[in-house]
Amino acid sequence: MSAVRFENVRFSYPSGVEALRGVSFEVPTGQRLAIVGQNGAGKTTLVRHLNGIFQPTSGSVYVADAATTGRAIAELAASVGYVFQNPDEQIFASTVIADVEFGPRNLGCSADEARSRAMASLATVGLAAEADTHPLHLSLSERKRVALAGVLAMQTPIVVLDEPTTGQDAGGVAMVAGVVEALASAGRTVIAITHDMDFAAEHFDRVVVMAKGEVLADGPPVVVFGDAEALARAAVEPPQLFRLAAHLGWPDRPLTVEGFVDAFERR
Ligand SMILES: Nc1ncnc2c1ncn2[C@@H]1O[C@H](COP(=O)(O)OP(=O)(O)OP(=O)(O)O)[C@@H](O)[C@H]1O
Repeated sequence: MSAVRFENVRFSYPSGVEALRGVSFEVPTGQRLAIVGQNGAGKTTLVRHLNGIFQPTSGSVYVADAATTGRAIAELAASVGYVFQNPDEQIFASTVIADVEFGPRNLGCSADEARSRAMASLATVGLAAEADTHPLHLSLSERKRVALAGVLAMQTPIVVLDEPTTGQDAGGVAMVAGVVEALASAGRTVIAITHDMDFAAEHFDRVVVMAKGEVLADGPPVVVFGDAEALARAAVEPPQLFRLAAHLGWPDRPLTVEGFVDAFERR
């Protein structure tokens, strides 16, 4: 079963900007997919079709094999958890715990169940001690974690993360990576937009490269990051270790520190 399917999706904003120009691909259940590309490539516009914020101008979007057209945003919310790039578009409550509980309560969980899911999610993102804090008293990177916890608490089969590592320190990036791995281990589908190619290479099964509303490359990280022509067209740089190996003239193209060390030791 596919978690998500885009079929020749086109989308124009009322201003006339054509942000998507015929996007087609399918995401199998349980896959970790990274979508990369320059600012303005259409990544956010594309994923906003998954929770019904946008409907395609033409083409179709399917979530769990059912078209999103005509489905209520509330119904899609049970399938797709969406963590916005800017947490301030998402957070609205006056305490962290109330914000994180809102999603599960809205999905029909009891107060006890919502509280326990919310506390577990806050522990996952390292904010259990801030449950009673006003979100505006937290830093931007902490508010991003609150928004992530709110979506994790909903336990949706599909999780969409829009630039989850932006603004996070090394510990924050490791936490987000751990969340991606844990979701995948639990059989959930993860779709992340990212500008961090090291993060994409290390933690995702597949990379889709977008530019000007189109998909230019699509495949496993080692294949996509080796497609120099598509990356140049999309103005995307491969991960650092990949570039270093290429500069050294190695035949290997390692994506992780461990892969780099293996390649070094084989020489
Ligand atoms: N609300 C809007 N009204 C009009 N045009 C918009 C709107 N939002 C985005 N666009 C335009 O649609 C195109 C795609 O933008 P989008 O935000 O989807 O790209 P992106 O790849 O997610 O970029 P970023 O990495 O900056 O988030 C761009 O040309 C952008 O200027």
